[in-house]
Amino acid sequence: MTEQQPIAVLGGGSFGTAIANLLAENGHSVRLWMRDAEQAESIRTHRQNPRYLKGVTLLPGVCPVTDLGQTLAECQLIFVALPSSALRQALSPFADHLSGKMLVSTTKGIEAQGFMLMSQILEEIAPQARIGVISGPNLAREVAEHALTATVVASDDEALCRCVQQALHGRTFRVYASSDRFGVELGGALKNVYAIMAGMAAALGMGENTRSMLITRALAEMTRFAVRLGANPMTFLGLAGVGDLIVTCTSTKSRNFQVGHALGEGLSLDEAVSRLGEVAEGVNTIKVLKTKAEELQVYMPLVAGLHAILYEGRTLDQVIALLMRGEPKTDVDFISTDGF
Ligand SMILES: NC(=O)C1=CN([C@@H]2O[C@H](COP(=O)(O)OP(=O)(O)OC[C@H]3O[C@@H](n4cnc5c(N)ncnc54)[C@H](OP(=O)(O)O)[C@@H]3O)[C@@H](O)[C@H]2O)C=CC1
Ligand SMILES: O=C(CO)COP(=O)(O)O
Repeated sequence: MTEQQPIAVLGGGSFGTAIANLLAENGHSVRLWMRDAEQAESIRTHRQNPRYLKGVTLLPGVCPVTDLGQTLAECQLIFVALPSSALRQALSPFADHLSGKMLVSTTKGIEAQGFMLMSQILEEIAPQARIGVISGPNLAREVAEHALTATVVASDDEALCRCVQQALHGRTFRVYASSDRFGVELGGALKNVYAIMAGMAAALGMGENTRSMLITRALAEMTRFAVRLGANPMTFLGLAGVGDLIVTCTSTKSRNFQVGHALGEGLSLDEAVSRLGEVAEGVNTIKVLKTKAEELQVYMPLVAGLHAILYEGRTLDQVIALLMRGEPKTDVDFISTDGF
């Protein structure tokens, strides 16, 4: 990739916009692709994306565009910041444009059919592309407002990792590299589920002990699941594991936490999702995860509990009673033990 070549960011939501601005700050020319021509025109004129990142001024280097084919043709490095429900459908028609390109998913979701992570879908659509992911404790608004932040770029393509580090690494944003693409990507998707639970607990006025128990046992549970699928357990002690879990389970800026909070206030799932008006990936991930955990026979009581509340008509009180009644377990031997 040459210095002058533009970089593409696909998705004009909160994270795509935040990443585009970071790249522009580092002197890159950025094509921020979005599907909505009116939104693109408004951003071009007002240099703001009020629907998703109110109050953040976009740098002149960020150019909102709506022609996906042309954007993909122009750029070698392409960040994909689309919801998991949209990624395949948006990119499949452009498979021919992707050969040899560096495709970096920022999306934290899982496709139900085949339990596919987004980088695996990208690989399927574009077998000749170079694939990576970024994930970590990266709340879009904080990234955009220059809170000191770190992320992980993961790929077995070391040159891609270096390229992403050079493009994104800056005054307020550090980029670490990892070769555990699967673990890094899975961590980002799994933690959303536990953030919903943390939001519910907060709405119900549960204390800090409860939150800490939830986060710690969630880490055990997600690590157990990921290791069963081949991830490196150490990844879950890093930014893309416990790092992202902590921020998403403790911040009211997290959309997944907000959905959980709304549920805890008594809203239905539909009401909570529509009140949010943005993507909360955990709502779908919980279904996919429950099915996969059963298939693999990995014991995930927190996942089963949340699923029972959201989709099986159980009350929170019933689920809490069940979880707390479980027989005592070992604390730190979390990978091999099977308990809450
Ligand atoms: N926000 C965050 O803090 C972070 C988010 N992520 C991940 O990034 C991904 C994107 O999230 P985020 O930017 O926050 O989401 P938002 O809800 O803020 O925005 C979603 C964006 O995707 C667009 N979109 C939705 N459906 C389609 C489609 N079918 N075709 C094209 N564009 C579409 C929306 O366009 P429109 O406005 O036209 O509907 C909008 O621009 C998620 O997987 C999320 O987990 C990762 C790290 C941090
Ligand atoms: O992934 C995120 C922070 O790292 C954002 O989480 P939410 O999608 O819950 O806002």
